[in-house]
Amino acid sequence: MASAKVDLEVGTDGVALITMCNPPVNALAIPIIIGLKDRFQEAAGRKDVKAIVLTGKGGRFSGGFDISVMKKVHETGDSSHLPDVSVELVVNLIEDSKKPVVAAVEGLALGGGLELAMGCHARVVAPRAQLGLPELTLGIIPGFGGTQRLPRLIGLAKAVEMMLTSKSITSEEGRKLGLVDTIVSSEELLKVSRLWALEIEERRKPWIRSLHRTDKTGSLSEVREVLRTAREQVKKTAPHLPQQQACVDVIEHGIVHGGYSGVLKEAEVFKKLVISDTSKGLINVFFAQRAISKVPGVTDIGLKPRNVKKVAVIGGGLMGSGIATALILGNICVILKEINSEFLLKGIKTIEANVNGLVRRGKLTKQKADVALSLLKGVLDYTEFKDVDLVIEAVIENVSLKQTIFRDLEKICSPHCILATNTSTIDLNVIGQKTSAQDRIVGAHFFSPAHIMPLLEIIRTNKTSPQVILDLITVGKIIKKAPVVVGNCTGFAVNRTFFPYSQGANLLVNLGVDVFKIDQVIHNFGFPIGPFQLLDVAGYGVAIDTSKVYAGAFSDRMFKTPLVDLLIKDGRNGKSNGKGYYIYEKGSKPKPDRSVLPIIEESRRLCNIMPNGKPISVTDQEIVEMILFPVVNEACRVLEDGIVIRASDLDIASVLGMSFPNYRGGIVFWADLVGANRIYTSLKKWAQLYGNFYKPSRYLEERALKGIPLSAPASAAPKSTARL
Ligand SMILES: C[C@H](O)CC(=O)SCCNC(=O)CCNC(=O)[C@H](O)C(C)(C)COP(=O)(O)OP(=O)(O)OC[C@H]1O[C@@H](n2cnc3c(N)ncnc32)[C@H](O)[C@@H]1OP(=O)(O)O
Repeated sequence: MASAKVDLEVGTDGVALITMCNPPVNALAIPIIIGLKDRFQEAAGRKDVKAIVLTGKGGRFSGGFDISVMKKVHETGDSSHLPDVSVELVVNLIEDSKKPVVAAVEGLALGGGLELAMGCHARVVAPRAQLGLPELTLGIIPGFGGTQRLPRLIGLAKAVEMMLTSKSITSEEGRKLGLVDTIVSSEELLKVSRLWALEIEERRKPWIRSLHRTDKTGSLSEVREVLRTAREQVKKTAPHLPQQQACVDVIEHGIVHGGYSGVLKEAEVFKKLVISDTSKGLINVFFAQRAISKVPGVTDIGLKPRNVKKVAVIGGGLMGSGIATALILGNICVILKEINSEFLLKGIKTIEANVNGLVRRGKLTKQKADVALSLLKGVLDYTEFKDVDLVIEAVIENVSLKQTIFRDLEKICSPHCILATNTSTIDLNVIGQKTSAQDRIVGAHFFSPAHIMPLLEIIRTNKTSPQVILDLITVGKIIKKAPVVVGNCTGFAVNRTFFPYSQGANLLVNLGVDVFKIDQVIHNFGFPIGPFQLLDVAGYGVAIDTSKVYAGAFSDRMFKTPLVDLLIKDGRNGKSNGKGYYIYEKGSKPKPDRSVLPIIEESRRLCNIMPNGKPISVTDQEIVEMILFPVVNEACRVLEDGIVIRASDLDIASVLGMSFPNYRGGIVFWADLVGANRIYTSLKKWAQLYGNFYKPSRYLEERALKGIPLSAPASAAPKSTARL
């Protein structure tokens, strides 16, 4: 931030070049905004300036308003940190300037960056720049006039689509749509922009103030039709996101009452949205996602990632084939090993189906799919393993099998080869017990389906070398995963934190709450599906295996239920045989299967935990809390044990690994919004009523009683919890 500044340089041609400089993306931080106001005022007042060119240093115009200012507003509750840009700078000093202003855009112009450019009288752009208004992903709407100028420049329908989807367009698309006046090479960008500005000044090129344009928005009835469709779509696709409807309303206001009135309305709505919980949550996710790449002792000690060109995957089952798919899609050669040709063929077929599925859904071109599949080779022995850079073992969860594999790998692979396991539960020290290569052993825990789910949990032991962790982080990024580095324990960070999720749901069912109601309420909270449908989809076998592991490790806080056993006894395996809590038929949505109710009754009879044998009565909010507060409680233990580096790592892991709604900011962030004390008090009450499953952890208790946020770093905590 010390280097954040705005330069002004006047050439002999009479053009003032105003350059924003705030690496790496020229975010519009407060010093930049103040600097822009000063420089534009200076340029307006100087007699030797005839025209102005606005640009960004270092090949990037601007990544938009500085998001950390909004974070500061969230932390302090003081919205006076937000500067007036849309009127004072964009309208008064740029658009209404008596001297023409041209934006010279290279690299990217996003959010407030593009909005500054749209306030200029023309946009000269280098090839392949990224142009967009992604504000809605942050829970806000464009706030520097973007809701008003984009429709006037490119037409209403496309502008609405760009804003609601937050998708950016390229220079080339921008040129076709009218957002970009001309595309020139990077080398010529400033020269052409200067000439363009002078030509406007000489009236040889049009002097266009986009806020005053009316030629692209269509008739009022067309406008109403586009906005009606947009509203309907938003209601369906984003019912939880207030910024979506607000964006459409503000666009409409400007078209009905005029652009300037629209700018004022936009500023008013922006200020309200910026302090919404949705914006707080989404902005937390934005920074949390970037923080995961910073691993003390790994990414800050000058190590360079090694090149991982060839990877062996052992096991072609669901996980192994998904991992192999992700790797070949990232242009990495993969050797897939199976124990016999039947299994190998099945694995290869699954990978082909994964890749072809992406082509069918328009997510991958046929050409790229062919290239990816050409990088795959199936094998039945270890001959090809001699020169692989990384092995990922993805066989069944059997300790002695894994130990044997790792012992063999140590003998066969090069001494530099990284030895990773995709285990979701087994202690890595145990897996590596029969090798002396423990510094190369690391967990690479993918989430199913591995080629789609974005999270990669990287598990390190005390012995894993920083170089190995760095290399795996790098591979994760290459294959477009979000790598979160965590410590070694049962279930690691994500599965451990969420093991009480299905248990809480099961406890509620056995207390008499309707299973489908629970799923609906959790879905309404923002999860894509509820815990029982998730169980159907994941398969009951997984549930049985993992609950055995958790029962061993966390016996003090396990809720045991006969429900899954009873379902299996009834011939139900969940989605895999079309029959679980729901009925699964090809081509139609899963339907609640009410014939499951007698099985649930049987489970309630065997469990016998309903007070006085009667179902408890709970509100929707209590359902959410009785399922998610125990998850928060376990998250507290994960934090106390130092399994994650920082609380926000659990936020991002919960969003990307467990589909916790991103607009709620992640599990710990959400818990702090609810309040540690409220969670603690509720858990304490339920522990008295329903047992140890709800017993508050020490970390939660201490923080609740001392009023310290759960996400606060250890240094802010009492001594006994300061172990992060
Ligand atoms: C009033 C206005 O309408 C409101 C706004 O403008 S809100 C902002 C709208 N703009 C955005 O949403 C863009 C956000 N940024 C991005 O999408 C991406 O950072 C990018 C496409 C610009 C660059 O991506 P990439 O090259 O992969 O770099 P990335 O790691 O994401 O960012 C580099 C650094 O810049 C920071 N950064 C990026 N955009 C920023 C922004 N708008 N504000 C503050 N910091 C920003 C990141 O936090 C990161 O910081 P770090 O190195 O300390 O972790």
